[in-house]
Amino acid sequence: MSPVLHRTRIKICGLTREEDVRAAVAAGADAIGFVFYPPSPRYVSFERAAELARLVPPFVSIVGLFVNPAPDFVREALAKVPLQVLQFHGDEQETNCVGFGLPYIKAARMRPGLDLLKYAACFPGAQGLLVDAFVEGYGGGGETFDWSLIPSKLPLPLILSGGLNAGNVAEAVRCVQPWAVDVSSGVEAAKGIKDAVRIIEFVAGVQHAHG
Ligand SMILES: O=C(O)c1ccccc1N[C@@H]1O[C@H](COP(=O)(O)O)[C@@H](O)[C@H]1O
Repeated sequence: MSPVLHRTRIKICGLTREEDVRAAVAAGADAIGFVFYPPSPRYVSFERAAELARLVPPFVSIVGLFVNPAPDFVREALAKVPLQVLQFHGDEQETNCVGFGLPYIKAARMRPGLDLLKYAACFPGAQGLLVDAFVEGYGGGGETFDWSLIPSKLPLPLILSGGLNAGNVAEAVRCVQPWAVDVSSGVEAAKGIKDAVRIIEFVAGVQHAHG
């Protein structure tokens, strides 16, 4: 296993409360995510996300997470929330992800037979490929997958997610060497309710991977 040569970026997703935004920022998150998928227990309205976004200082990116959204839904989000990156976590095609004037990352949900190299090639406009476990409800399931299924050379920066937590993230970073990690369930006390101590321990786990 070779040493990790870059600082692994950290995204904390599914924030719904002021104290959780403050905790993520204070712990050193590089990005925070708002879930705009109504069935999710972490769903926030655009108005709520806009309130929470006011707590985010410069140089911490605000990511909007969507699952198979109508274009007007994304446009409304952009009009109301100061998003910097779009995350598409459903069955979208490239044409559904472009044209909003913001960079986007595309989620791949790992399942048998999914060829990540072919999948990534379908999203030439993406800024990154987020690889998650395949779960019911599209995401946020807290389940890991077999990291050895990820090819060593992907054409896009890799964001690793799926069941990460303070106990496994250092190993994940050393094994997979992703550009970034993304976590939701693993830093929660309950669905949609983050835990400041778990956030701090998660960030420490990433730092620990760097030795
Ligand atoms: O967080 C959600 O509720 C969610 C809903 C629908 C799609 C994606 C969702 N979250 C993303 O899921 C992954 C993995 O989360 P976890 O750490 O395993 O709970 C992560 O990328 C979230 O951004």
